[in-house]
Formats: sequence, C-alpha cells, structure tokens
Amino acid sequence: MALSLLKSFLNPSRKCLATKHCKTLSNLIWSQYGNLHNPMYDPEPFQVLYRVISVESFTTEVVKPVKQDISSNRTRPFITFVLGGPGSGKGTQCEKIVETFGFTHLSAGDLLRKEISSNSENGSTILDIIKEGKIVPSEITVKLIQRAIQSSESYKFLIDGFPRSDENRIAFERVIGMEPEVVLFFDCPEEEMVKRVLSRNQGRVDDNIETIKKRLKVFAGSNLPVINYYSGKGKLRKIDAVGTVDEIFEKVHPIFAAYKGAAS
Ligand SMILES: Nc1ncnc2c1ncn2[C@@H]1O[C@H](COP(=O)(O)OP(=O)(O)OP(=O)(O)O)[C@@H](O)[C@H]1O
Ligand SMILES: Nc1ccn([C@@H]2O[C@H](COP(=O)(O)O)[C@@H](O)[C@H]2O)c(=O)n1
Ligand SMILES: [Mg+2]
Repeated sequence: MALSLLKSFLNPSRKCLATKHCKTLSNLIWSQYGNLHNPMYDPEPFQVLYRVISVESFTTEVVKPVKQDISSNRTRPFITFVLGGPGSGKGTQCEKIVETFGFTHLSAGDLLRKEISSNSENGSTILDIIKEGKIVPSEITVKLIQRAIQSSESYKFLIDGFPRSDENRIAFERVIGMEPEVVLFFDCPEEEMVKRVLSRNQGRVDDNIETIKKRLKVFAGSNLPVINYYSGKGKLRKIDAVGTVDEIFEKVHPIFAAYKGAAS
C-alpha cells in the first residue's frame, strides 16, 4: 500500500527517485509514520510523501534513519499497557523495564498530575477527579498520551495506568488507531496495595485511606473489565505482584525477553 501510493506520487521528472529507491522510501515512511491508515501516524500522508519525494537525491541524512529502523525491524510503535490496582507496583516495575529494555514510560497518572501543576485549563477539573479517585474523561487523558507519543522519538512505550475503563480503551483505539502488543497486569491483594500506598510518601493528594477505598472500588468496577477484555484476546500477562521488587521483575523479564525481536 505504501509502495503503490508512493509510486503514484513520484514526480517523473525526478529521475533520482526512480523505482529502485521506492522500497527504501517506503520503508522510511513506514518506519516514521507507521500504517498509512493510522490516523495518528499518518496525519498528512500526502504532505509527508511530497516532502520525501521532493528531495533531489538521497543524502545520508535521509538514508540513515531508514537503516536504523530496518535493522531494528520495527515499522510500528510497540505498545504495552501496564495495569493493576493502586499501589500494585506498576510505576516501580516500569522503571525496571525502562532500565533493562529501553522502553519509554508514559504514566497516565503522571501526565494528568503534570497537567494540574502546569495550570492548564483542565487542571482544576482533573484535580477534583483525582481527589475523588474517579476516572478523568478519556478525551483529556488520550490527548495527553497522544501528545506524549508524538513528541517522543521512541517507538516502544509502556503506558502505565491506562486504560482504566472500557471507555478509555475505546477512545485510545479510536484516536491512536492501535492496540497494545501486550498487557501486563500486576495482581496484588488489596491489603498489600493499601499498605504500599499509605507508606508511599510522595505527597500525592490521593494517597489517603478514604481515596484509596474509592480507587479500589473504581479498579474493581471499571479496570477489571478491561483486564478481562485483553485476557479474552490472549494479550494479558498476569503477574503475581507479591514479593520484593526484584522477585517481581524476575517474572516480568521473560515477557519482554520473548518480545526482543519485535521490541528491540
Ligand atoms: N514489590 C514491592 N514491595 C514493597 N513495596 C513496593 C513494591 N513495589 C512497589 N512498592 C512500593 O509501593 C508503593 C507503590 O508502588 P508504585 O508507585 O509503583 O505503584 P503503582 O501501581 O504505580 O500505584 P498507583 O496506581 O497508585 O500509581 C511505592 O512506594 C513503591 O516503592
Ligand atoms: N487512565 C487514567 C489514569 C489515571 N487517572 C486518574 O489519576 C489517578 C492516579 O493515577 P495513577 O495511575 O497514578 O494511580 C487515578 O486514581 C485517576 O483519578 C485517570 O483518571 N485515568
Ligand atoms: Mg503509579
């Protein structure tokens, strides 16, 4: 598809971009913009194509990123959703995955908190919702995630604490136009989660017993259906989240090692 579209936009007067280069150009476009039908990665396909084909000759600058992406064998971002109740250790394990496998960590909660501290127009609404342990409208959260993905040069993402509900999930599929490759679920008993959150000490407005109780209810009511959905699709990797941080990471490690070809 990319190749035929590309050929149809080739300017015949530019001989240097004849067919023998099409495959390389096509790879360049796929590696940088992903699926041409993808609304996020192909916002303006014709402009992208025009910009590329209007280059007089292949400079090393143009060819270089193609080589890098071909060698990594990636044509589309590799997305992992990281789910689990409050305090189950999502953020902690994401840090370890980043260190070992070089993913980019996007925590939906952190993006929302950043929005509050930047005094954006939605800041006070988000703050009120977080204090109540409820779920921020998907439109807001997905936009923040979209912006973070688009402004990153990475192609492998851990999206932590998202989707929190079916509504979150559907909004992501609609706006980003992709599904996760794998979904991690840190399964932790409530008692342990409460203990961890109450000793977190990071000054979060929702780290108090009243809000934690609400968050646990929201988790059971809205997040578990999402977890079941991905389980039904064979994408879920459930991890027993009791134990030391290193013991848990030992269970996480083989999951990403198995994806090394696709996600490295
Ligand atoms: N295996 C573990 N054993 C003991 N404490 C842990 C473990 N993993 C994480 N913690 C601690 O528990 C607290 C919560 O962990 P973390 O912030 O990673 O959870 P989370 O799932 O991201 O929670 P939230 O959804 O509230 O953001 C932190 O203080 C962290 O240091
Ligand atoms: N998809 C999401 C993620 C988070 N929130 C809100 O932020 C709070 C904190 O999230 P953490 O992942 O850092 O625990 C959470 O309780 C929600 O209020 C959200 O609305 N949607
Ligand atoms: Mg977290």
